[in-house]
Amino acid sequence: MTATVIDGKKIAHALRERLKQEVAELAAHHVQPGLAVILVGEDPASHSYVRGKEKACESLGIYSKVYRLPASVSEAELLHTIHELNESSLIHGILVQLPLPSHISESSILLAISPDKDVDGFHLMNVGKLQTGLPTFLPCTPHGVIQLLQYENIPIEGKHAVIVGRSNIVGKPLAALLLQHNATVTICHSKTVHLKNFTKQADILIAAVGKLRMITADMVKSGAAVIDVGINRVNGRLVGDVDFEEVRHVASAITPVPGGVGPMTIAMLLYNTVEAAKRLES
Ligand SMILES: NC(=O)C1=CN([C@@H]2O[C@H](COP(=O)(O)OP(=O)(O)OC[C@H]3O[C@@H](n4cnc5c(N)ncnc54)[C@H](OP(=O)(O)O)[C@@H]3O)[C@@H](O)[C@H]2O)C=CC1
Ligand SMILES: Nc1nc(=O)c2c([nH]1)NC[C@@H]1CN(c3ccc(C(=O)N[C@@H](CCC(=O)O)C(=O)O)cc3)C=[N+]21
Ligand SMILES: [Mg+2]
Repeated sequence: MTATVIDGKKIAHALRERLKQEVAELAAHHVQPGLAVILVGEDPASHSYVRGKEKACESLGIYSKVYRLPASVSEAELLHTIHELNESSLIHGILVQLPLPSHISESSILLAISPDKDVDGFHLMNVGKLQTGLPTFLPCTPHGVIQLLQYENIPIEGKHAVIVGRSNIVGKPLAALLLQHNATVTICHSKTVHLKNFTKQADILIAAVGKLRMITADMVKSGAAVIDVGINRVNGRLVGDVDFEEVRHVASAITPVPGGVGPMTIAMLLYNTVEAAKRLES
């Protein structure tokens, strides 16, 4: 078997074209969606992601403003910036790039963002809504994964989805979304004993760990759909968590890195920003 390679870049582009029309319709009503991104510290990968987000906003006609703050910024200063953005009429979405330096409490920062502007879906109120099945901003990467599966007509209902990774930004919210779509969900993590026993059972296997080639062909059931969220840098090149060249001969569908989940994450951020503007301006 040779897997279909899922073209996340193409699917993200199609979503962005739809959003572009929505932004134009909002402009006719004198509304321009606005996104604020707060980036603390000098991590080159974070700076590169944030540039991607800025460029994406620009191409759609979304206003964006990036706050680049030094790693030494105090929690109080960061909270002050967030409070100003909560009040700003130009800004509908606020994203604080994670991780934050260790002297800043991530949960205090995320709690300070107005839930109505929380386009990452990380505020506790929105996390609770997601778990409860109430409408809310869906976290971008998990939502992007669901969109990829749906676009490729990969069934979710009744299927066994196995997620490797249990972070608050990917693994856990993705489990909640897959459950909402009636998958049977298993979550694995670093203390899982004999990981392969679990991954081998997956109809849909999602890797969200951050470890190069940790999913090998022997861990994948023949015909599974394999979604690679991982981003690893090797000599300046990006590679995922899945051994792509091996696993593509076992899976029925597979996402590449780059060009898989990453572009979808950005598309869903734009989607949430447009949604926020529609809700706040209506
Ligand atoms: N494409 C995209 O849009 C995005 C990509 N990413 C990428 O996805 C990856 C995961 O990100 P994130 O969730 O933030 O990462 P975290 O580091 O927060 O979480 C990693 C998870 O992997 C688990 N883990 C670590 N080692 C193993 C192992 N040997 N076996 C099984 N599980 C293991 C950890 O377990 P434990 O909980 O026990 O420590 C943890 O739950 C990273 O490469 C990141 O760069 C992230 C966000 C968006
Ligand atoms: N508050 C917060 N929200 C996030 O959504 C968030 C975050 N913090 N911290 C870091 C992770 C990581 N992340 C990515 C987004 C896009 C790509 C992406 O566009 N990747 C491209 C390649 C981009 C490149 O070439 O650098 C691809 O996979 O094709 C990757 C990773 C969002 N994250
Ligand atoms: Mg990708």
